[in-house]
Amino acid sequence: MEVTVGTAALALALLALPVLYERSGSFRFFCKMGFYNGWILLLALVAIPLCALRGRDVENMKIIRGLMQHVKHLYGIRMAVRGAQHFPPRQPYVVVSNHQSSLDLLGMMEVLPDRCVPIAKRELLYMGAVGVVCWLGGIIFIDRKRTHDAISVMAEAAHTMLSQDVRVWVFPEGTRNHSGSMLPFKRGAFHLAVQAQVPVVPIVISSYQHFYSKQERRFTAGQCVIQVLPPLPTRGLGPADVPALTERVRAAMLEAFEALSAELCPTAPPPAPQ
Ligand SMILES: CCCCCCCCCCCCCCC(=O)SCCNC(=O)CCNC(=O)[C@H](O)C(C)(C)COP(=O)(O)OP(=O)(O)OC[C@H]1O[C@@H](n2cnc3c(N)ncnc32)[C@H](O)[C@@H]1OP(=O)(O)O
Ligand SMILES: CCCCCCCC/C=C\CCCCCCCC(=O)OC[C@@H](O)COP(=O)(O)O
Repeated sequence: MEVTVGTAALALALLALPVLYERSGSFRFFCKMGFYNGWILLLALVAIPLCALRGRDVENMKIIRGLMQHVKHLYGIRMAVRGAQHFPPRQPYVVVSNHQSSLDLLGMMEVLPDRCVPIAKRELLYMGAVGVVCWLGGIIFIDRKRTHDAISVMAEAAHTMLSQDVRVWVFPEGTRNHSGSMLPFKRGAFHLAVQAQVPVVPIVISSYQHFYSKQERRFTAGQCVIQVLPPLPTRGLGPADVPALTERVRAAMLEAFEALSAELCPTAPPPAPQ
């Protein structure tokens, strides 16, 4: 008898889920984000044996990129890349891009150049299969609570870039930012570029505000533009030039971000100044 009541209650709850999904925006949001994380975890399980054949190697980022590229279709996100001709063809460089949400992975995987690895917070290493894949892909981990260690890891990255022909992707805001604008930039990426004497390639991922908002628990289909801006050379620059370089890149990115916001979500109110 107890089993029958339990089964009936479970069946009723399962039947209610589609209704809840239809009626509650918040429930839909959590389902979609839960599926996003779960799906990535599953993809990571697929990626592990494929990447393990090579061991820890930046070439594994091609496998990760290939496995991730369909995810946008599951969410009806149309992505357009502009300015891809700005990627320097055959040399190391530092990519810097804005960081709004974990959805940035989709934009990143859309344009990730060959032999390019992100710099990530070390907490990602502890995300089970995702952490293992990040390690196998050669992702560079930093401990944001230990500035000195983070700086040494980045100095080492400058050598690796040159000796192993590697490109590095940095989110200079240093954390996710849902404000609809950009936080002040930290200078690590620019020190890295100057130390290695390689160009900085700024990439702007357009605002998600018109289809995704964590605060409002809203996640619909939508359009996203990934704009690659002209590279800035660093040859001849030294540490004293880093602050000006940082501000120059941020100003160019903010201008492009605001232009894209005006184009893609013209009715949205402008974000509060940072
Ligand atoms: C198949 C499915 C599998 C799916 C798997 C998917 C995998 C994809 C993974 C994608 C990963 C994306 C992860 C994104 C992140 O984790 S973002 C967070 C981590 N990234 C960053 O934080 C980068 C930006 N941060 C910096 O650049 C910081 O400057 C940092 C180096 C971290 C230090 O930060 P902090 O402790 O806050 O110190 P300050 O920024 O205040 O810097 C202190 C002074 O040091 C100077 N400085 C900084 N860097 C350097 C350097 N490299 N060399 C020399 N000096 C440096 C800095 O300028 C400050 O001095 P001044 O104030 O300017 O005098
Ligand atoms: C054994 C433990 C198992 C844990 C399982 C966790 C499962 C998580 C599964 C998938 C996560 C996919 C998302 C990958 C990470 C996306 C990159 C990202 O956005 O990192 C955030 C970082 O930039 C800044 O962090 P903060 O905004 O400062 O915070």
